[in-house]
Amino acid sequence: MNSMIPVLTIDGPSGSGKGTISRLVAARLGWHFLDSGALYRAVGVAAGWEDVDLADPDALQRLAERTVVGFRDSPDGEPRVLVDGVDATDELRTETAGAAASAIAANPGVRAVLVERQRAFRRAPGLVADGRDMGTVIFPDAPYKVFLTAGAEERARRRHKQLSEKGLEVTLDSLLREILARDARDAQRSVAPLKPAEDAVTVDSTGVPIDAVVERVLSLLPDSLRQASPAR
Ligand SMILES: Nc1ncnc2c1ncn2[C@@H]1O[C@H](COP(=O)(O)OP(=O)(O)O)[C@@H](O)[C@H]1O
Ligand SMILES: Nc1ccn([C@H]2C[C@H](O)[C@@H](COP(=O)(O)OP(=O)(O)O)O2)c(=O)n1
Repeated sequence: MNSMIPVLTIDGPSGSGKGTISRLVAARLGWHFLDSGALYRAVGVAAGWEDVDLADPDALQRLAERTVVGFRDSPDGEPRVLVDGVDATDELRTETAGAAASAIAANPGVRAVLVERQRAFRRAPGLVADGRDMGTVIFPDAPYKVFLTAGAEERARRRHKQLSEKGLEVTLDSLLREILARDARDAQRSVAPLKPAEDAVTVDSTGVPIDAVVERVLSLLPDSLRQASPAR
Protein backbone atom coordinates (compact mmCIF):
# COMPACT_ATOMS: atom_id res chain seq x y z
CA MET A 1 0.00 0.00 0.00
CA ASN A 2 1.21 3.50 -0.84
CA SER A 3 0.90 4.73 2.74
CA MET A 4 3.46 2.09 3.78
CA ILE A 5 6.15 3.89 1.74
CA PRO A 6 8.08 6.31 3.98
CA VAL A 7 8.12 10.03 3.20
CA LEU A 8 10.36 12.73 4.61
CA THR A 9 8.86 16.18 4.07
CA ILE A 10 11.04 19.29 4.03
CA ASP A 11 9.02 22.50 3.98
CA GLY A 12 10.23 26.04 4.48
CA PRO A 13 10.68 29.51 2.99
CA SER A 14 12.68 30.43 -0.09
CA GLY A 15 16.45 30.00 0.27
CA SER A 16 16.31 27.96 3.46
CA GLY A 17 18.08 25.16 1.57
CA LYS A 18 15.15 22.80 0.99
CA GLY A 19 16.17 21.75 -2.53
CA THR A 20 19.86 21.31 -1.66
CA ILE A 21 19.25 19.39 1.56
CA SER A 22 16.41 17.30 0.10
CA ARG A 23 18.50 16.18 -2.86
CA LEU A 24 21.49 15.27 -0.69
CA VAL A 25 19.34 13.43 1.85
CA ALA A 26 17.47 11.58 -0.92
CA ALA A 27 20.80 10.51 -2.45
CA ARG A 28 22.07 9.28 0.93
CA LEU A 29 18.89 7.29 1.51
CA GLY A 30 18.52 6.09 -2.09
CA TRP A 31 15.02 7.62 -2.09
CA HIS A 32 13.10 9.52 -4.76
CA PHE A 33 12.89 13.30 -4.65
CA LEU A 34 9.99 15.66 -5.33
CA ASP A 35 10.69 19.34 -6.07
CA SER A 36 7.09 20.51 -5.72
CA GLY A 37 8.00 24.15 -6.31
CA ALA A 38 9.11 23.20 -9.84
CA LEU A 39 5.50 22.23 -10.62
CA TYR A 40 4.21 25.68 -9.59
CA ARG A 41 7.12 27.38 -11.36
CA ALA A 42 6.36 25.36 -14.52
CA VAL A 43 2.77 26.61 -14.59
CA GLY A 44 4.09 30.16 -14.13
CA VAL A 45 6.53 29.81 -16.99
CA ALA A 46 3.89 28.18 -19.21
CA ALA A 47 1.57 31.11 -18.43
CA GLY A 48 4.26 33.45 -19.76
CA TRP A 49 4.75 31.36 -22.90
CA GLU A 50 1.02 31.15 -23.59
CA ASP A 51 0.22 34.67 -22.41
CA VAL A 52 -2.28 33.43 -19.81
CA ASP A 53 -3.48 36.12 -17.41
CA LEU A 54 -2.18 35.36 -13.88
CA ALA A 55 -5.28 37.07 -12.50
CA ASP A 56 -7.68 34.66 -14.27
CA PRO A 57 -8.16 31.67 -11.91
CA ASP A 58 -10.09 29.46 -14.37
CA ALA A 59 -7.59 29.97 -17.17
CA LEU A 60 -4.77 29.16 -14.75
CA GLN A 61 -6.47 25.99 -13.57
CA ARG A 62 -6.94 24.84 -17.18
CA LEU A 63 -3.29 25.67 -17.86
CA ALA A 64 -2.19 23.61 -14.82
CA GLU A 65 -4.27 20.68 -16.12
CA ARG A 66 -2.59 20.66 -19.53
CA THR A 67 0.98 21.57 -18.59
CA VAL A 68 3.18 18.46 -18.61
CA VAL A 69 6.21 18.61 -16.31
CA GLY A 70 9.00 16.04 -16.50
CA PHE A 71 12.27 15.62 -14.57
CA ARG A 72 15.45 14.26 -16.09
CA ASP A 73 18.61 13.39 -14.13
CA SER A 74 21.68 15.43 -15.04
CA PRO A 75 25.38 14.85 -14.27
CA ASP A 76 25.60 17.90 -11.92
CA GLY A 77 22.97 16.34 -9.63
CA GLU A 78 20.42 19.10 -10.26
CA PRO A 79 17.68 17.47 -12.36
CA ARG A 80 16.65 19.18 -15.60
CA VAL A 81 12.98 20.17 -15.71
CA LEU A 82 11.03 19.77 -18.94
CA VAL A 83 7.89 21.86 -19.43
CA ASP A 84 5.77 20.48 -22.26
CA GLY A 85 8.90 18.70 -23.48
CA VAL A 86 11.10 21.83 -23.46
CA ASP A 87 14.09 22.04 -21.08
CA ALA A 88 13.10 25.10 -19.00
CA THR A 89 15.44 24.52 -16.04
CA ASP A 90 17.26 27.86 -16.26
CA GLU A 91 14.10 29.90 -16.80
CA LEU A 92 12.43 28.13 -13.86
CA ARG A 93 15.19 29.11 -11.42
CA THR A 94 14.82 32.89 -11.97
CA GLU A 95 13.20 35.06 -9.30
CA THR A 96 10.62 36.13 -11.91
CA ALA A 97 9.49 32.50 -12.18
CA GLY A 98 9.53 32.17 -8.37
CA ALA A 99 7.32 35.23 -7.98
CA ALA A 100 4.91 34.00 -10.68
CA ALA A 101 4.80 30.57 -8.98
CA SER A 102 4.03 32.17 -5.64
CA ALA A 103 1.16 34.21 -7.16
CA ILE A 104 -0.26 31.18 -8.97
CA ALA A 105 0.11 28.99 -5.88
CA ALA A 106 -2.53 31.03 -4.04
CA ASN A 107 -5.11 29.69 -6.54
CA PRO A 108 -7.05 26.75 -4.99
CA GLY A 109 -7.94 25.30 -8.43
CA VAL A 110 -4.28 25.09 -9.43
CA ARG A 111 -3.34 23.49 -6.10
CA ALA A 112 -6.12 20.92 -6.47
CA VAL A 113 -4.86 19.89 -9.93
CA LEU A 114 -1.36 19.30 -8.54
CA VAL A 115 -2.30 17.24 -5.44
CA GLU A 116 -2.45 13.80 -7.06
CA ARG A 117 0.52 14.50 -9.32
CA GLN A 118 2.61 15.17 -6.22
CA ARG A 119 1.33 12.10 -4.37
CA ALA A 120 2.30 9.93 -7.37
CA PHE A 121 5.96 10.58 -6.50
CA ARG A 122 5.55 8.37 -3.43
CA ARG A 123 7.28 5.24 -4.67
CA ALA A 124 9.43 2.58 -3.01
CA PRO A 125 11.80 2.68 -1.29
CA GLY A 126 10.85 6.19 -0.09
CA LEU A 127 10.41 9.86 -0.97
CA VAL A 128 11.94 13.14 0.14
CA ALA A 129 9.43 15.90 -0.72
CA ASP A 130 10.41 19.59 -0.75
CA GLY A 131 7.93 22.49 -0.74
CA ARG A 132 5.58 24.56 1.39
CA ASP A 133 2.73 22.15 2.23
CA MET A 134 4.33 18.72 1.94
CA GLY A 135 3.88 17.94 5.64
CA THR A 136 0.59 19.76 6.12
CA VAL A 137 -1.47 18.92 3.01
CA ILE A 138 0.16 16.59 0.48
CA PHE A 139 1.67 13.98 2.82
CA PRO A 140 0.06 14.65 6.21
CA ASP A 141 0.76 11.02 7.22
CA ALA A 142 4.51 11.32 6.50
CA PRO A 143 6.41 9.84 9.43
CA TYR A 144 9.30 12.33 9.15
CA LYS A 145 8.73 16.07 8.81
CA VAL A 146 11.17 18.95 8.83
CA PHE A 147 10.50 22.68 8.72
CA LEU A 148 13.74 24.20 7.43
CA THR A 149 14.37 27.88 8.14
CA ALA A 150 17.16 30.47 8.04
CA GLY A 151 17.27 34.22 8.60
CA ALA A 152 15.94 36.31 5.71
CA GLU A 153 19.26 38.16 5.15
CA GLU A 154 21.16 34.89 4.96
CA ARG A 155 18.59 33.43 2.57
CA ALA A 156 18.92 36.49 0.33
CA ARG A 157 22.75 36.20 0.41
CA ARG A 158 22.54 32.52 -0.52
CA ARG A 159 20.19 33.22 -3.42
CA HIS A 160 22.40 36.12 -4.56
CA LYS A 161 25.47 33.87 -4.64
CA GLN A 162 23.52 31.10 -6.39
CA LEU A 163 22.18 33.43 -9.11
CA SER A 164 25.55 35.20 -9.59
CA GLU A 165 27.20 31.81 -10.14
CA LYS A 166 24.66 31.23 -12.90
CA GLY A 167 25.57 34.59 -14.44
CA LEU A 168 22.29 36.24 -13.39
CA GLU A 169 22.90 39.73 -12.02
CA VAL A 170 20.40 40.84 -9.34
CA THR A 171 21.08 43.17 -6.41
CA LEU A 172 21.09 41.79 -2.87
CA ASP A 173 18.59 44.45 -1.80
CA SER A 174 16.06 43.54 -4.47
CA LEU A 175 16.43 39.84 -3.65
CA LEU A 176 15.81 40.49 0.04
CA ARG A 177 12.68 42.49 -0.83
CA GLU A 178 11.43 39.72 -3.15
CA ILE A 179 12.10 37.01 -0.58
CA LEU A 180 10.24 38.91 2.14
CA ALA A 181 7.30 39.57 -0.20
CA ARG A 182 7.18 35.89 -1.22
CA ASP A 183 7.41 34.72 2.44
CA ALA A 184 4.47 36.96 3.32
CA ARG A 185 2.33 35.86 0.36
CA ASP A 186 3.08 32.15 0.87
CA ALA A 187 2.38 32.31 4.61
CA GLN A 188 -0.74 34.46 4.41
CA ARG A 189 -2.70 32.75 1.64
CA SER A 190 -5.84 30.95 2.77
CA VAL A 191 -5.14 27.67 0.98
CA ALA A 192 -2.20 25.49 2.14
CA PRO A 193 -0.20 28.38 3.64
CA LEU A 194 3.48 28.01 4.45
CA LYS A 195 3.64 26.89 8.09
CA PRO A 196 5.22 24.05 10.03
CA ALA A 197 3.13 20.90 10.38
CA GLU A 198 2.27 20.32 14.04
CA ASP A 199 4.49 17.25 14.09
CA ALA A 200 7.41 18.83 12.16
CA VAL A 201 10.87 19.34 13.64
CA THR A 202 12.13 22.86 12.97
CA VAL A 203 15.75 23.01 11.77
CA ASP A 204 17.33 26.48 11.64
CA SER A 205 20.17 26.42 9.10
CA THR A 206 21.41 29.99 9.74
CA GLY A 207 25.21 29.74 9.90
CA VAL A 208 25.08 25.92 9.71
CA PRO A 209 27.11 24.30 6.90
CA ILE A 210 25.22 22.18 4.37
CA ASP A 211 26.74 18.85 5.48
CA ALA A 212 25.81 19.53 9.11
CA VAL A 213 22.19 20.26 8.10
CA VAL A 214 22.11 17.00 6.12
CA GLU A 215 23.34 15.07 9.19
CA ARG A 216 20.80 16.79 11.43
CA VAL A 217 17.96 15.83 9.09
CA LEU A 218 19.22 12.25 8.72
CA SER A 219 19.44 11.96 12.51
CA LEU A 220 15.63 12.17 12.63
CA LEU A 221 15.34 8.84 10.80
CA PRO A 222 15.91 5.43 12.34
CA ASP A 223 19.25 3.70 11.63
CA SER A 224 17.48 1.00 9.63
CA LEU A 225 16.43 3.54 6.97
CA ARG A 226 19.84 5.16 6.75
CA GLN A 227 21.29 2.15 4.93
CA ALA A 228 21.25 3.53 1.37
CA SER A 229 19.57 1.46 -1.33
CA PRO A 230 19.38 2.65 -4.96
CA ALA A 231 16.24 4.60 -5.94
CA ARG A 232 14.03 2.95 -8.50
N1 LIG B 1 23.12 25.53 5.16
C1 LIG B 1 23.53 26.24 4.11
N2 LIG B 1 24.57 27.06 4.20
C2 LIG B 1 24.98 27.80 3.14
N3 LIG B 1 24.40 27.78 1.93
C3 LIG B 1 23.34 26.98 1.77
C4 LIG B 1 22.84 26.17 2.84
N4 LIG B 1 21.78 25.48 2.38
C5 LIG B 1 21.63 25.83 1.09
N5 LIG B 1 22.57 26.72 0.71
C6 LIG B 1 22.72 27.36 -0.60
O1 LIG B 1 21.66 28.30 -0.71
C7 LIG B 1 21.16 28.37 -2.03
C8 LIG B 1 19.63 28.17 -1.99
O2 LIG B 1 19.37 26.84 -1.61
P1 LIG B 1 18.11 26.04 -2.16
O3 LIG B 1 18.35 24.62 -1.80
O4 LIG B 1 17.87 26.39 -3.57
O5 LIG B 1 16.94 26.64 -1.23
P2 LIG B 1 15.37 26.52 -1.33
O6 LIG B 1 15.10 25.26 -2.13
O7 LIG B 1 14.89 26.42 0.08
O8 LIG B 1 14.91 27.76 -2.01
C9 LIG B 1 21.93 27.31 -2.83
O9 LIG B 1 22.93 27.95 -3.58
C10 LIG B 1 22.52 26.41 -1.76
O10 LIG B 1 23.76 25.84 -2.17
N1 LIG C 1 4.53 22.94 -2.24
C1 LIG C 1 4.65 24.17 -2.74
C2 LIG C 1 5.83 24.53 -3.43
C3 LIG C 1 5.95 25.80 -3.93
N2 LIG C 1 4.90 26.66 -3.80
C4 LIG C 1 4.93 28.00 -4.40
C5 LIG C 1 5.30 29.06 -3.41
C6 LIG C 1 6.74 29.42 -3.74
O1 LIG C 1 7.02 30.79 -3.47
C7 LIG C 1 6.84 29.08 -5.22
C8 LIG C 1 8.20 28.58 -5.66
O2 LIG C 1 8.56 27.49 -4.83
P1 LIG C 1 10.06 26.93 -4.78
O3 LIG C 1 10.11 25.89 -3.71
O4 LIG C 1 10.49 26.52 -6.15
O5 LIG C 1 10.87 28.22 -4.38
P2 LIG C 1 12.18 28.38 -3.52
O6 LIG C 1 13.21 27.44 -4.11
O7 LIG C 1 11.86 28.05 -2.11
O8 LIG C 1 12.52 29.82 -3.72
O9 LIG C 1 5.87 28.05 -5.46
C9 LIG C 1 3.78 26.29 -3.10
O10 LIG C 1 2.87 27.10 -2.92
N3 LIG C 1 3.66 25.04 -2.60
